[in-house]
Amino acid sequence: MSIISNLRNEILSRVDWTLIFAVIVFVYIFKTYRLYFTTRKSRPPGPIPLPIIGHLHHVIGNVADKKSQLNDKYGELCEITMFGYRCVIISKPEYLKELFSPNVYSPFLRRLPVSEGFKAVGMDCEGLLLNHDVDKWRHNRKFFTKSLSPPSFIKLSVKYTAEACAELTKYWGTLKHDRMVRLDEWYRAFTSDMMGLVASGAKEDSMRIYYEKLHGLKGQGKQTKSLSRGEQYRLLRTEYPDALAFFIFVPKILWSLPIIRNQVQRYRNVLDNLTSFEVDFINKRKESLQKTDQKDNEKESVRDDFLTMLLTQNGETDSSADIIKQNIREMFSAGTGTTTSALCAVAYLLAKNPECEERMVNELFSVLGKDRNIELADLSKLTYTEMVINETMRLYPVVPLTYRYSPKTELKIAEYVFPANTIFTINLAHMHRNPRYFPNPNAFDPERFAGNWKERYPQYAFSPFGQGVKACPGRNFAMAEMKTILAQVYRKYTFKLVKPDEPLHFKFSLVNDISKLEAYLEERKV
Ligand code: HEM
Repeated sequence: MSIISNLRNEILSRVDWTLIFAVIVFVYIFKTYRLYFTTRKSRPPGPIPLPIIGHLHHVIGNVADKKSQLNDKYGELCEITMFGYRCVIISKPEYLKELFSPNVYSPFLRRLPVSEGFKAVGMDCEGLLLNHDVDKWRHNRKFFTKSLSPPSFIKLSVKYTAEACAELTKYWGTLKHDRMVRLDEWYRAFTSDMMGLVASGAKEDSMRIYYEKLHGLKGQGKQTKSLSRGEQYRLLRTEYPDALAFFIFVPKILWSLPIIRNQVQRYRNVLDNLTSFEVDFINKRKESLQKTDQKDNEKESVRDDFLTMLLTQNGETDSSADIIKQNIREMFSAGTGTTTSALCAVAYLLAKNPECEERMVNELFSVLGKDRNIELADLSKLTYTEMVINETMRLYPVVPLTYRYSPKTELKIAEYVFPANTIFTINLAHMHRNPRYFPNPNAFDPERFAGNWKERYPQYAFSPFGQGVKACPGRNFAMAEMKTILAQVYRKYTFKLVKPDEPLHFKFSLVNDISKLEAYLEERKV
């Protein structure tokens, strides 16, 4: 034993630690710059990476704003390196043909390289957003699109959305004295309840709970044990985005550190409990559907929502609960924050542009009258309302960046050839404010979307829902939902911003979340 320790001490005393440190630094710097200086004859413009941190300092903070600054400085095609990957940032529509291909066999069906975080949340081979298994993605995408597209589904979502609006305006109607509202919080609770109804019939009661919290009413301080199943599910749903962001952004190497280990366990519990809720209600719905197959007279008892659509289309009632679970989960996560932020941005811009609000409200009254609930057939008549939504999403796209990635295929754009494994960031926000396509780009002007606007702008220049085969499958549904909410809310209320001179507050994680939007609620005088 003592011989070994003597030998170890002998070796340690002879080691030149300075030399070892220098070699490590050299290897690290060599690796950082190898990607930068080798592999291609010509490269697009971009900042030179710093040793060790590469281009991290160019994207820390609001990634979307930072990438737009890079496009401003280096042009509509520029390049940085991140975590050893070549990242190209594109904001020129003409460069997007292959990346936005409509072909289901396109090589660019993935968004980002697979990571340990994606695996932990089960998104590497399930669902749509980050699924790396392209066969499974194609399968899920077909079901997702088929479930969300039929007019019967849109008709039903308009109905459920209008129902949820009735609940929202009922609460607002009781706010007699303090009429200052946090629109972001109300809309978040609203979209969560509404998604619950449309997706799976689960009544989450987010609006009721938020209302009770505001007024210090019953239900406060309850422990999880005494919460109803619906409330427990709602709580899990609210924790899910944090769990998702945690596993995606915190590198696995840190997960076993003492403080972080507890977080890992907490978020794993959230995911596990969420799964057991989802699998449970999916299986219950399957049972109801099987009964319905046997007895025709029980047909009315099965809800016609997204879950039923997923389970029944093409007569296939045997899809596994796991596949369906991820689709339902993605419908919630992709469909609530996005719509909330878009609605907040509409409220902000209309409050700042009262003449546009007046025109939109006139249209709502002329198509729908004073009290009638909106229906499917009304949606196409609300042309100015749609122009307002489009112009809002041009100025404040909820998803400012989207991504495409291929592990195998190289791509030539302009004079540059990008090898496989390049991450392509498509900067939708930057394209939307390009004065070449949208003169006076920072002004709110819904007229830009009047008439046949698609013919006036280059293909892809306006892409709030992305484009091609991976474009948002919820876009028709989201547009219908937003029109419904505006129609039901704006005929009753108008909003005045508490701090009209402040810009919108954004928190960018996976989408551009709007927070702290305070407004005074005023009843509309007709
Ligand atoms: C204002 C509302 C919404 C906006 C602005 C929006 C925007 C987007 C964008 C930009 C993408 C990426 C598209 C691309 O890469 O080309 C996307 C993908 C997606 N969205 Fe939406 N979305 C909205 C609402 C919804 C809703 C309501 C749902 C579900 C019902 C939904 C489900 C999805 C899914 C599942 C994907 C991934 C598709 C795939 O990778 O194949 N979104 N969305």
